[in-house]
Amino acid sequence: MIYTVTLNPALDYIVSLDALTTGSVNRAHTEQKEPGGKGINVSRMLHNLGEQSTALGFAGGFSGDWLTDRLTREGIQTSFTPIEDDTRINVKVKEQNETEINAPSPAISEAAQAQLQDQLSRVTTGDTVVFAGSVPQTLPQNIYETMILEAKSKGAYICLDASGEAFQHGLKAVPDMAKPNQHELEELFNCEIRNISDAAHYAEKLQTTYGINHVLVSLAGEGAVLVTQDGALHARPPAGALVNSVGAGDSSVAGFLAAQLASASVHGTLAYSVASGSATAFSDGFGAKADVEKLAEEVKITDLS
Ligand SMILES: Nc1ncnc2c1ncn2[C@@H]1O[C@H](COP(=O)(O)OP(=O)(O)OP(=O)(O)O)[C@@H](O)[C@H]1O
Ligand SMILES: O=P(O)(O)OC[C@@]1(O)O[C@H](CO)[C@@H](O)[C@@H]1O
Repeated sequence: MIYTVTLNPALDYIVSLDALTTGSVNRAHTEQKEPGGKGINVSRMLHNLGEQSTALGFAGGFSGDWLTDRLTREGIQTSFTPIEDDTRINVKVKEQNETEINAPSPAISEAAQAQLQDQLSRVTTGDTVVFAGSVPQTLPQNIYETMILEAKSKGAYICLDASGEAFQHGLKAVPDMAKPNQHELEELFNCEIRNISDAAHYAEKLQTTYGINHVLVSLAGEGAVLVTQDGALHARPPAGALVNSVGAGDSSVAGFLAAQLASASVHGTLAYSVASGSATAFSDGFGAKADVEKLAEEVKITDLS
């Protein structure tokens, strides 16, 4: 089973406008509510790709109930730990640019934390656990490290997609796969990434510093770099019109895992991952499997080693 862990889920509230003017009343053309949070997005894209997963994390209040109900109706299995406060609402404003306002997290009690920890102690060999997104302020910032060590000790394959302090702590537990985006990698090494070769250099640094098997660095319109012990590859994405970037990175994680489950080669896994990110970037919502398969044929892979 694939488990996705979203410690800080969200109801994503997406509005579109012609232009956003600060300091005045803006009227949206459209509004949309979507289940959000990085692990939940991985589950939604896995579902599109025909893979079953169970979404874990904390959910509470009217927004938590809405989120759980929506996911269940979509056919996604959930086993959220209940909390008292409302799940946060994140606002995504789409105009010429995309502006995101991510809300702070609700409080998580020690009892709720222990309940999730207990779920993780029951994973087993052959399972995959994806830890993705921010860590609520009321939880210890090294919680990913603790949770990854627990799930790893049971033999699960671990994937980590986080940022800042939470990412740094999680890396210490040596996940099997890490998926920073360009900004997260720059933040980790306090560096500037100006091109593909810089991205490969710092991805290699991440791979060797922590001993992580697969480092996938997503680079938005520039595709992604994958570094393993065997070297570095760059995948150039297919051309297309950007419709939505929310969840594109999470879709590339889902594509990576789905390809690995299908025992694809390293090249095939990278192509499928980038195609999954691009299919979502080119769609209103998450990319469809048929689009991913078509786009994967257009991804251009270059060996950087
Ligand atoms: N403009 C684009 N054209 C083609 N593909 C894109 C574009 N933007 C994103 N993608 C695809 O999506 C993948 C992930 O993009 P990105 O690096 O923006 O992820 P991210 O920052 O983790 O996103 P998020 O946190 O919103 O999920 C890229 O590797 C690429 O495959
Ligand atoms: O605040 P975090 O946890 O870092 O990110 C949360 C979030 O921006 O990530 C997803 C896109 O990747 C959205 O669905 C969600 O709102």
